[in-house]
Amino acid sequence: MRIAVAADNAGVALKDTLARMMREDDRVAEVTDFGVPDDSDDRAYPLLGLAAAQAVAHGEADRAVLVCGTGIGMAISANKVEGIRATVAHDSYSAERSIRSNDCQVLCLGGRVIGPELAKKIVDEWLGYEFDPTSASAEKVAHITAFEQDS
Ligand SMILES: O=C[C@H](O)[C@H](O)COP(=O)(O)O
Repeated sequence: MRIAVAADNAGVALKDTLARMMREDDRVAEVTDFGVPDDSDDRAYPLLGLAAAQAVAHGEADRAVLVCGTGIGMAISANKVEGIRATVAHDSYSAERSIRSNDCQVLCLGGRVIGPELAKKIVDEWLGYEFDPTSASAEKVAHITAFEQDS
């Protein structure tokens, strides 16, 4: 799996922690870091999150992990990219269902909300989930795609 990561300066420490963890994970073939490189870079979260979400939409990455202060701004931004389904999830069950129910490709976390150990556990679990396109959830997600394509 190829993962894009991005963060603003409120999320960079957690982004780097998660990127390090994923680079050591056999399930992850590649981690592409869209920045910011450190907390002296004060670019706004959409500038980083949109680039990472576009990489997923264009097939250059399979999923993305985006971090800002709350995860909310990253999720709003990523969801503006056609074809992207992004969520904030700070608990195990929501992270699981974001894949299994919603086929989300983008997980957003808040560096000011969640501690690194819980975030690592959630991302580790999240990497293990796959969406089943033959499941009953697929036709529900298809309504979102159809709306997007008709709009
Ligand atoms: O959702 C936005 C993020 O939490 C961001 O890191 C902080 O945004 P703010 O500086 O506008 O509060």
